[in-house]
Amino acid sequence: MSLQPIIEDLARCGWSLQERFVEQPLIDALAEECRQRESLGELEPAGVGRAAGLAVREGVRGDRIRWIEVGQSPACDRYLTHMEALRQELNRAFFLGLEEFECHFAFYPPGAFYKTHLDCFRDDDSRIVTVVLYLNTEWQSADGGCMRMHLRQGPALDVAPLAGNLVVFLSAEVPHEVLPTQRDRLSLTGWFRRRAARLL
Ligand SMILES: O=C(O)CCC(=O)C(=O)O
Ligand SMILES: [Fe+2]
Repeated sequence: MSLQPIIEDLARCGWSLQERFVEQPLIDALAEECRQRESLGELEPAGVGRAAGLAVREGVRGDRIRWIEVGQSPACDRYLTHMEALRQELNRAFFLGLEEFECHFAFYPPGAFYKTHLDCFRDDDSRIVTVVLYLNTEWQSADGGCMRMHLRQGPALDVAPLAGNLVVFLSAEVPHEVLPTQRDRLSLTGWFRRRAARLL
């Protein structure tokens, strides 16, 4: 897979959509793992905010998440290898000094959404680049659940959470939301980070 189109898109407009970014067997394995962990009750209601300010607010977002860790499964390790290659390429191209990647499975049950937000916290700007991989086969427009990006230029842009679609954008630049989904909606959402500045 070539990372160059992502670099060129980010340089030009701050976001990129790649279709079939990873191989189908890997998408299938990640979707299966997400479903399995959901059915085992391993996903938890996602919070809003950070640390002491973290709160579960169903009026803002209705997904359940589980952070992934190195070594938890061959599929996750393979995806992390892809992300490591992207991290290095982003640093080479833009001198971003990205040091870490954090990533979670997200499961939106029917009716769930995530209101418009930016992926960086007021008290912590360590999230620099957002990357979302979608895991849903045969997504129809009636299924809803698009990610809507509110770009500075031009109209809002909707991305279907179709298996293999990978969206990459600058975390501080692109307000975005998840429109209400009609079906289970599975994804992996991650952030490349600079080391967090220590708060005094
Ligand atoms: O799943 C998506 O399309 C985006 C999720 C999102 O915005 C987030 O988790 O911050
Ligand atoms: Fe987000």
